[in-house]
Amino acid sequence: MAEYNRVSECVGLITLRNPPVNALSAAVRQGIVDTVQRALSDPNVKSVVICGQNGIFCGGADIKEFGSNMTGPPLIPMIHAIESANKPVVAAIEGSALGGGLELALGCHYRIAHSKARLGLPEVSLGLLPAAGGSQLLPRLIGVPAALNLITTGRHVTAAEALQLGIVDQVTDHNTVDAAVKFALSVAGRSLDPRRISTHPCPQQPDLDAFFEEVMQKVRQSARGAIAPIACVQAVRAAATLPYAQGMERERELMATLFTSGQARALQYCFFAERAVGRWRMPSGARWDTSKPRPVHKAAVIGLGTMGRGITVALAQTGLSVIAVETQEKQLMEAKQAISAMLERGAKRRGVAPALDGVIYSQNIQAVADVDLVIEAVFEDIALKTKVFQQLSAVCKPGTLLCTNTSALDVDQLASETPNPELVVGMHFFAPAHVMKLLEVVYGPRSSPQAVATAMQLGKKMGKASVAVGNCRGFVGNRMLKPYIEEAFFLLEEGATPELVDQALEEFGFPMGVFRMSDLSGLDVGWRVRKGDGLVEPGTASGRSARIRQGRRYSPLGDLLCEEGRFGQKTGRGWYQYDKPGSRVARSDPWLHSFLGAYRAQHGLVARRIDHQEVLERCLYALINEGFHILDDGIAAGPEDIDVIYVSGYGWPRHRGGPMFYANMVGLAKVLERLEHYQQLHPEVPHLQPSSLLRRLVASGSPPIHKWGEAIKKLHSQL
Ligand SMILES: CCCCCC/C=C/CC(=O)SCCNC(=O)CCNC(=O)[C@H](O)C(C)(C)COP(=O)(O)OP(=O)(O)OC[C@H]1O[C@@H](n2cnc3c(N)ncnc32)[C@H](O)[C@@H]1OP(=O)(O)O
Repeated sequence: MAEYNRVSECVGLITLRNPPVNALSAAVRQGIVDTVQRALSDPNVKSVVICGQNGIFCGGADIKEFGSNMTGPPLIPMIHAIESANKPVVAAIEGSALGGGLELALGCHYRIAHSKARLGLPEVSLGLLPAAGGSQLLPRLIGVPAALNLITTGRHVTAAEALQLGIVDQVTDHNTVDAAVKFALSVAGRSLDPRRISTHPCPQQPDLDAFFEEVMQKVRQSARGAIAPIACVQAVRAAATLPYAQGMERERELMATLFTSGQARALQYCFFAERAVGRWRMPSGARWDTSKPRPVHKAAVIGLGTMGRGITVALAQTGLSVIAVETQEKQLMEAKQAISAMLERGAKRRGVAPALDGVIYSQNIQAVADVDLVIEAVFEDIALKTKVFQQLSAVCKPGTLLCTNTSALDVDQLASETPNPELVVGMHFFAPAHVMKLLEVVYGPRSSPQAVATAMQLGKKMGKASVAVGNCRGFVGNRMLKPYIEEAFFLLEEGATPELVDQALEEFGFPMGVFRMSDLSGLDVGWRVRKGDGLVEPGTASGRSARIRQGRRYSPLGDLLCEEGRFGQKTGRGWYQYDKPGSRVARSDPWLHSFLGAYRAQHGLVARRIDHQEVLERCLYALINEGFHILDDGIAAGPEDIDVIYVSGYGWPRHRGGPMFYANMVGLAKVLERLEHYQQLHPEVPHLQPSSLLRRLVASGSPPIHKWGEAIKKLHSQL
């Protein structure tokens, strides 16, 4: 797992071999220990180069080993042995040097990187800290502020930035191993003492206490309950204040707590889940590895409202040529300006040229005649979308894929309006579409595997977490959101306030509670849907019967606010009040509290004390219960699909792994027991009726999440 060769007569070349990312598995660590020993004891060897095969230095510790009993030589003594070697050791960094991979490189005396390489200590995103000396070595090398930035965010830096920061000694555009060997020859025989980072003092940081206090406050705020970023700050503080050996001891203690934490398990689950959803399967048996995507060179977007503009930007940024169609001239001109500005901003951020020429604007739908794929993004209205699909079917060349950007409409109904329903899929983007990570690719019963493969591949190119889901009302994300929001409304009726509900959810880790989120997205959106469903009635009726609609409990609170013109941030009033329309700072609104009081009195409801636990159990377990229904219905292939959707698109705290992982952590029996409890109290609420899959899982002994498949009839999970 580590190959040894002698090159240029006196350089020992060690090559890590563990595809795909040369992770530091037990075998690789053993290989490094053995080959380093061999190089150091060979009198003909004057210096050593460590590199990785297949253009990647090392992706860090083998994350798959974390769940098991770790065997093989430990990382820290291995890295210390390299640092204390009496021959220069040079790391030749191509591709990535991440986590333990970078720590290994920091143990080397010199680092040469290819210009396209990326380096970082991303352990924090796995719920860990760089505990093979990274938290102690990096601050000594590049100073406390820069090290804190890298370690607490886990961000990967380019080779150019690494050079600027002082992490690497040289960057090359040529063959990195050749450059490293040449470099190793040039430094043979030089004193290595100044190159041993562990012996450096940490660069002085003025006002250390105040500095760390401020950093800790910021990190706590952005961590939203995640513990690893805080431990990272504590570890770097140890580097800044303690001798190396004591700092290492502190690093070890902090890591010991993180390593076995539920948060680390959740974050590592997310890492693998995000990769597993790419291996999609459909209930028909079609799957990612047997369905060939069609080539897409040219795409079109129809409708340049907020969503269409974001989608155009996301497509153009992949390098595709895009025809952007808007029939209204004024809208088209405004969209052109907005899209160009977004492309320019994005390009500036990424340090590339804006793809302005990649977009051609047109008022005429005929302009899409020769594109390979169209994304329709007109207003969410089935009649309008149907009309557009009929036009597209007449205009587009044979074989063009027709995708609809919809958050809830029936993809199959649209498909049935075209002569080639197999070419139709839904692409549910989230606003702003060029920023948000999530894409639900919605297949109907007639969507071809090729159409799904093409949409999934396009999503990946756009950098989206793309999840293939079946066609049903709300697909996965919004279908699960419905009971969550309804429970929040019911809690208001029973005595809670928007502030209480939001606080409980934000303390759980959501960036915004349900009411602040609703104010942001606009209360009128849900109102329109409920009107369409025939649920909205004049607000004069009172009593329990007025709150039973279509045979189930219904809260008209959202409708009543809309009738008052309170649509949220855009009108300056919603569940909260705002300084002015469009303002973002939510303030508690006495009007709302008296409105709730009057509403309860009108309906004979007596307010009771509601605590955070009840808020979490009712909102989250109702959402999770819907997730079990979705799995049982075969709409999502496995729990990881649901979890990726919720973490990347709905603000579910990543360190809690997603709703289905969370249910697994809480214990399925507990979730079932609480749902049964609330269902007894609220028999007129069907979404509190535990799903049969949840019952089956509990009856079969609550298997761990990767074994749920055995209880799911239509499983196509890949984890
Ligand atoms: C008290 C105990 C002390 C223990 C000390 C433990 C020390 C830990 C320090 C660490 O090093 S933690 C690991 C830090 N490294 C990372 O977080 C890197 C994770 N990987 C990536 O970011 C990316 O994979 C990549 C390296 C940038 C490559 O990206 P690319 O898009 O090219 O490929 P992927 O699809 O992401 O990955 C391909 C394949 O490889 C698997 N994989 C990637 N990294 C690892 C890893 N470190 N360990 C195990 N497996 C890894 C990945 O899962 C993919 O496989 P899959 O089958 O498709 O899932």
